[in-house]
Amino acid sequence: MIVIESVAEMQQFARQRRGEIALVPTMGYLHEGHASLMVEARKRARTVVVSIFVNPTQFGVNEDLDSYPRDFERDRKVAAAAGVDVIFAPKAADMYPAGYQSYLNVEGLTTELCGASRPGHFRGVTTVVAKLFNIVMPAVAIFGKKDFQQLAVIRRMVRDFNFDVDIVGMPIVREADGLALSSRNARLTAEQREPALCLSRAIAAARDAFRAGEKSVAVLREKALAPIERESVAQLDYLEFRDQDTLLPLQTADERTLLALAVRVGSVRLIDNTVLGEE
Ligand SMILES: Nc1ncnc2c1ncn2[C@@H]1O[C@H](COP(=O)(O)OP(=O)(O)OP(=O)(O)O)[C@@H](O)[C@H]1O
Ligand SMILES: CC(C)(CO)[C@@H](O)C(=O)[O-]
Ligand code: BAL
Repeated sequence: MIVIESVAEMQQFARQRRGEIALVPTMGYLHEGHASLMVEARKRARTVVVSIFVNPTQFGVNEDLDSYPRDFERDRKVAAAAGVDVIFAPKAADMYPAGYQSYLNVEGLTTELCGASRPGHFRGVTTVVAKLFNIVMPAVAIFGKKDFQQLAVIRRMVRDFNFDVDIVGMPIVREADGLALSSRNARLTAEQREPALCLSRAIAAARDAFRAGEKSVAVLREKALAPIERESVAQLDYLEFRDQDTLLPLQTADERTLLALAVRVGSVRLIDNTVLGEE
């Protein structure tokens, strides 16, 4: 496995391997969720590139850019164990040099859910992912469904801008007790770890009610909110039942309905989601 920091060097490498690269974009502090994406990438292409870049343009001014967890040496071991060929770890000054002025924005899909709570977030995500596609030139790029809206936005961007990249979405990897793996889990205190289960409990409550025949979104929402309201340390950002393609609100749920939620546990904002009829 090699580590490339320079954008120019990455592009030069990519030119030689064009058509045979699978890219896994990440912000580092790698865990089993990321590893599952790398394992899938390994199956799909001869060369696996993992990018590690805590992208400043997707963080709002009061967000956790500075406190975002980082540990390059640990990341290097996780990536090597997953059979990665190249870690691309650019510096912010190389990605956004002085005078930088260009941004890519998907409209519509980005105004709701996480986009409403984090204005400008998806503009930063699509900008950096478009740059990564141009630098790494992947034939396929692998993303996790934990960031369901991000995956929908990237699929839209690829269609609308005719990027020649196959987008693959992979299932959410969870801890044994249900907590979705996330780099930000590392910022939970010991006392916040148990209350953080309120997200997966909300999902379980909604799924149980749906399986028992409940279709009213108003009723399902009440059921899902209960585990969150029980935790004094948890503050709801949003909990929504949406059409999984358009992300538009629904009044009646079916098998394809997306339940997406974001909850602040102390100062740590966590997200989770499920499609009611899946698994
Ligand atoms: N538990 C998980 N299961 C599957 N994929 C995941 C999981 N967590 C993250 N990913 C995916 O890994 C990729 C990189 O995500 P990122 O580096 O932001 O990690 P993260 O753990 O989601 O961090 P954050 O704390 O920012 O939510 C994204 O495509 C994301 O959806
Ligand atoms: C896709 C991504 C790597 C872009 O910075 C980031 O949003 C993430 O880690 O999900
Ligand atoms: N996983 C999405 C990256 C972010 O929260 O900024």
